[in-house]
Amino acid sequence: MSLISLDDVTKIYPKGTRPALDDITLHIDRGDFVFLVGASGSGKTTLLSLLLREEEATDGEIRVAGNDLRRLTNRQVPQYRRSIGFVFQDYKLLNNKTVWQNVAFALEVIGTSRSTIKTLVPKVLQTVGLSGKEKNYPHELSGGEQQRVAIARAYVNHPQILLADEPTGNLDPTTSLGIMEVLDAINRTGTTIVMATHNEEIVNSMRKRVVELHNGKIVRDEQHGSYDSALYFPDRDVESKASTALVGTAGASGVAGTGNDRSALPGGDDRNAKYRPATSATGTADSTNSVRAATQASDQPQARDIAQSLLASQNGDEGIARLAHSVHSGRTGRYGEVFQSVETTMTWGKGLSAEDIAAKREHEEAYAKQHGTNVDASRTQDKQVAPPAPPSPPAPPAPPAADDKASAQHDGKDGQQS
Ligand SMILES: Nc1ncnc2c1ncn2[C@@H]1O[C@H](COP(=O)(O)OP(=O)(O)OP(=O)(O)O)[C@@H](O)[C@H]1O
Repeated sequence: MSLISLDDVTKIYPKGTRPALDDITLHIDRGDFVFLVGASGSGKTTLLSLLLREEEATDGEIRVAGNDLRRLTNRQVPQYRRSIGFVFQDYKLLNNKTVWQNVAFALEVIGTSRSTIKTLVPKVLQTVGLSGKEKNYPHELSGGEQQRVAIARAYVNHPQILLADEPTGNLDPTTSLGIMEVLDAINRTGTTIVMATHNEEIVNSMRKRVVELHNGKIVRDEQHGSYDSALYFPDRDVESKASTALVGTAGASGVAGTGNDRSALPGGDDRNAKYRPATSATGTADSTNSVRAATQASDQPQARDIAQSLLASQNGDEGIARLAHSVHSGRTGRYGEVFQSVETTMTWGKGLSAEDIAAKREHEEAYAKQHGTNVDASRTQDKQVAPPAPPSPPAPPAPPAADDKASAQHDGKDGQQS
């Protein structure tokens, strides 16, 4: 029997003009890793909200880990939710609590003993790579670190199901890779993961099950799927701009683009062009550490080689290795000028609005004028999300996105109280 099952489920919001979910049937087995993809408004968040029992289905049957959600009384809902981990795009950390306290709090509310908390918290912080940050407050962490705390909190009592709504939506590609490594590791422990995302790079690299929604209906369910958001781009103008920019990107980096580059997409002439290692290399003994090494050394020339050798080694971490390869191929490790024009409209753009970027830039210019400093010099003092560029040859001009995001996060846009 499936761990999660939705049968003929429809959700119509009181003020909805059409069903947010329209007669969907979906079964997810224990241990699965499922990407929910689809254009904005297609129903991804609604589906997760139904599974978390934040919303109730208008029609149909939902069963999660043996619970018939229609029969759950309001009193039972909090206990049910505690059996499910949930990770939000905007972290929802408690700002007045340290990393340790944020994670411990999740255990305290379910009545875990102090001694068990003392054992579990360090373990989960190690799992997500946050050992040493126990005493930091959320505002003293980068966006990626804050998301790791959120994942630690969701995972600390080892739920059988982890739901994630755009967990990398506010993060740059390199940081997103780290988050996906953590989620992949958690999935390997047997936890079922359902993750809503707009992020093509992640979906196409990981090759997990992909369920695609369109106008509240499931239009695709593939075991080792991919995602092409351009298929449902409603705006021809945006699509053509994206296409132009991506042609430039592919040419500049030597990596096949997304969007309209059909030759690199499923069903295109060369299905796997995007993922195939350029050269065959010998495998490595410890792929996880090697991918991590590649991640941490994103601007080193050998990072791509490491990722490629992992691709060739075929030893179980291929999804993460493909993602590392993609990130370190030069297209997404730092936001390139060429990619910038599409990132505000396409997958990487969520949370990096043009308005945010413009406002930040204005603020910096005013500050620089007041203090007689150079804007770009002051920008480099911002907390960097991506690793620094090597001194030689000169890196391309640092685009605003990653820095702005980091700064925006430190300006207090995140970390809401839950
Ligand atoms: N509380 C609500 N009341 C009325 N309509 C809603 C409500 N929440 C969502 N909707 C509508 O339901 C549909 C599905 O929304 P949903 O948030 O599930 O989409 P999504 O795929 O998660 O979008 P995004 O990628 O932008 O987060 C949309 O048409 C949306 O406007």
